[in-house]
Amino acid sequence: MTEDTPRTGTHEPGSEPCEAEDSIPTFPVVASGSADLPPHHDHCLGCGPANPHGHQLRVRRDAHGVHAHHRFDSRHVGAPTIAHGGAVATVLDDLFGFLLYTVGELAVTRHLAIDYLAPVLLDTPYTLRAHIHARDGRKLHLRATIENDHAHVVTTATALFLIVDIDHFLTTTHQPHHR
Ligand SMILES: CCCCCCCC/C=C\CCCCCCCC(=O)SCCNC(=O)CCNC(=O)[C@H](O)C(C)(C)COP(=O)(O)OP(=O)(O)OC[C@H]1O[C@@H](n2cnc3c(N)ncnc32)[C@H](O)[C@@H]1OP(=O)(O)O
Repeated sequence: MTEDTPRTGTHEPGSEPCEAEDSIPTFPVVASGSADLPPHHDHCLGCGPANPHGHQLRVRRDAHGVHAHHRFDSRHVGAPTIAHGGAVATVLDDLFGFLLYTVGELAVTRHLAIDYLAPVLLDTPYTLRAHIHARDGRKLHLRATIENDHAHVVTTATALFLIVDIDHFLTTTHQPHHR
């Protein structure tokens, strides 16, 4: 296993990872209440522990979906003292990606919408939560919130993830979609 190999080996017994390709993990279902979920891969911008520019998000599964505690820092500054909206979107997109451990299938973001209700401050603790609102075939409708320490929701997000097969990550010539 190289440094680039996804770390999918920290699941509970009975949910061993299954890697269809050397660097592309599948998403075995990890039980509710289990330990930290494994990062998508070591250099993932959202959660990769080996990405010095990343958020190194650590996510746990819970009864409703997944959650994480996170502080944005000076690397993520937008307006002074406030996290850049794109950085917030990155973290929420990645958090949604952890719901795949509750689905057990590969999926990618088709649509992401964010309501920035109040500034997300740097060096301030927040709790991020995400859950599956509905599943319609290969469409996963997802919802998330960011709360401050006073349980005030400062950000909400919705996303549509589309379940894909492994070929999605092996194809180098994706065609753009026009709606
Ligand atoms: C060597 C590399 C190794 C990598 C290893 C990775 C392993 C890890 C694996 C997993 C990662 C998890 C990590 C999480 C990280 C965060 C998540 C991301 O950053 S993901 C990246 C950003 N996203 C994309 O790059 C997708 C780009 N888009 C596409 O490739 C396609 O558009 C795709 C596959 C998503 C869908 O394409 P279609 O052709 O299959 O489907 P269509 O026709 O566009 O839509 C399907 C259905 O959805 C509806 N739909 C589309 N947009 C909608 C909308 N906005 N609202 C409601 N419905 C919508 C449509 O009406 C359609 O519905 P009807 O099937 O007809 O019922």
